[in-house]
Amino acid sequence: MKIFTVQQLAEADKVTIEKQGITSEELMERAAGLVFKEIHARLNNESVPIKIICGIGNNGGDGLVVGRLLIEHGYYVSIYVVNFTKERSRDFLSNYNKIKEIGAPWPTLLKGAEDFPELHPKDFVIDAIFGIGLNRPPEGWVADLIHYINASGAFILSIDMPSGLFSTKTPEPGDAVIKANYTLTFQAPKLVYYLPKTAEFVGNYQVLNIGLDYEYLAAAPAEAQLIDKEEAKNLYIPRKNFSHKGDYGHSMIIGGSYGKIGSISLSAKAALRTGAGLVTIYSPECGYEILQSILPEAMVIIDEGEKELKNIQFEPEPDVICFGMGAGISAATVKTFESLLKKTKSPMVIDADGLNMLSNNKGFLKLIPKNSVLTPHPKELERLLGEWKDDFDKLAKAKEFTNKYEVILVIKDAHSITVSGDNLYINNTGNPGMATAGAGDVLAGVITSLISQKYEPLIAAVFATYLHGKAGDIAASKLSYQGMIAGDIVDNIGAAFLDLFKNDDRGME
Ligand SMILES: NC(=O)C1=CN([C@@H]2O[C@H](COP(=O)(O)OP(=O)(O)OC[C@H]3O[C@@H](n4cnc5c(N)ncnc54)[C@H](O)[C@@H]3O)[C@@H](O)[C@H]2O)[C@@H](O)CC1
Ligand SMILES: Nc1ncnc2c1ncn2[C@@H]1O[C@H](COP(=O)(O)OP(=O)(O)O)[C@@H](O)[C@H]1O
Ligand SMILES: [K+]
Repeated sequence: MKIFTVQQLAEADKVTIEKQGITSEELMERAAGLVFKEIHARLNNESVPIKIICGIGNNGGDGLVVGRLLIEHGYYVSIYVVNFTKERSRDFLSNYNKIKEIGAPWPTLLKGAEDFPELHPKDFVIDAIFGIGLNRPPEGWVADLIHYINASGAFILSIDMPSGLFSTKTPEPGDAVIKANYTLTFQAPKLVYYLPKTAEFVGNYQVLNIGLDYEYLAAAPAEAQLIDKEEAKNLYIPRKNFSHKGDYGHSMIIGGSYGKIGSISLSAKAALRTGAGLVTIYSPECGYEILQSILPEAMVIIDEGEKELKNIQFEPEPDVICFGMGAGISAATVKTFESLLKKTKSPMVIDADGLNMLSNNKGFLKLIPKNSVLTPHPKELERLLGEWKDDFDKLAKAKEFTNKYEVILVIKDAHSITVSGDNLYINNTGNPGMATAGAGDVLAGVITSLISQKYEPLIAAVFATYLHGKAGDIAASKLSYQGMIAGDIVDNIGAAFLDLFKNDDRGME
């Protein structure tokens, strides 16, 4: 699903009104009507007190429409207008008058802290103060009102955006931003729904398709792509009946050190479970017996170093090399990594200590084969890019980095983001159970395996991140967030593939 900028959405709004021959008021009625429908379906005529807090722009207009429809359906509704200025939007005003027309009590005007409504934990608050038109941080008593609503303990449903949340900026601590339990948003999710410092304000969310002009949206370049099952399914390459292991490539997993051999076994097992034809693990000598015993499907080559990698040498050349898990950063390992970078021509996957070595030796960056995939978690990313001001600055720096070194970055997080040049792919699978040792090693193995099966490195990164998260979701559904470990993610990669085609006649062929 495409994620658009606020400017693009405003433009889509205009185009829609023109092409569909409707008024902006009719579009508001359509959009807010869908919000009403969702609320009505959930509340099912329950007699919960509903308090709608409206601003004076179109977000407030949406709040008024929802209020009118709820009143008409017999709900117990109080409407408040945050009356911080006289400059009300046209569609706000016409819907303000319509409240009078249905004979409902006139909305209460709030002019300062003394007017704040009583709010109780059992109330259902609809936040329609600011939407995507926010142009400065809320101040004074309006900011106080937002803090007051947050502190009430009421269930908060935000329309379009939690009020006070910008679409291109992360809030500073203490800023006035509604902390929604649920957000109903129009047409497309916003980038801030997926970033670590902003997602917490959004709560759970749902996208309502308000029928904005399809042609405009299809042609508009996306700010980012959200990767869900539909998108992931399109990336899948079917396996041919008359194929053999040679068709699915040879993955080589290089890493490990004394006490950290488990990491490479996880990556290798993940590569096998993702369908690589052949997997070789290249390990320090101390890993030999362990690896041969726990993973009979993999071949093992040992380094001359007993406890760490010292002189990486192998034959024949694999299709793709994954480097770094558990490797440590001793001087000898750094040196042999440098020679590996110099002699490798095809795209690599670089994770964990491989990334730390790149950060400690910035001169190595230009040696990375083009189109390689780097998979940092937030700390590794910071070592690689330097500090960032906020999530937006982080993404800007990541884009610059991938442009400069012609590589692909997978920024691992709750919603991992694959960055390639100016393109962002936001993953929508995964869960907090994956915050467990070795989960990242598994991802590195899945990406490597897909590259060995001739997926383009960018596609491999995006698809692997989806499958990895989905495998984690399936594992969590059986074992709980707490009970799952990285090996369970590996064990459910197959189920993640099968899930792609559930409820779909096409099947895996
Ligand atoms: N774009 C779309 O697809 C649609 C948008 N609609 C609604 O329209 C909203 C956007 O409406 P608007 O552009 O009128 O903007 P909002 O209603 O989000 O805007 C805020 C209004 O308050 C002012 N303002 C902004 N920040 C302020 C601050 N910190 N303190 C005081 N005043 C501030 C602005 O000048 C503007 O007048 C959307 O979020 C959505 O709810 C829907 O009605 C219909 C479809
Ligand atoms: N809260 C979460 N929600 C979704 N995915 C998560 C969450 N926490 C971690 N993950 C995923 O788990 C993996 C953890 O990787 P990493 O931190 O490198 O672990 P390790 O170094 O132990 O292997 C990443 O792919 C990350 O996206
Ligand atoms: K809002």
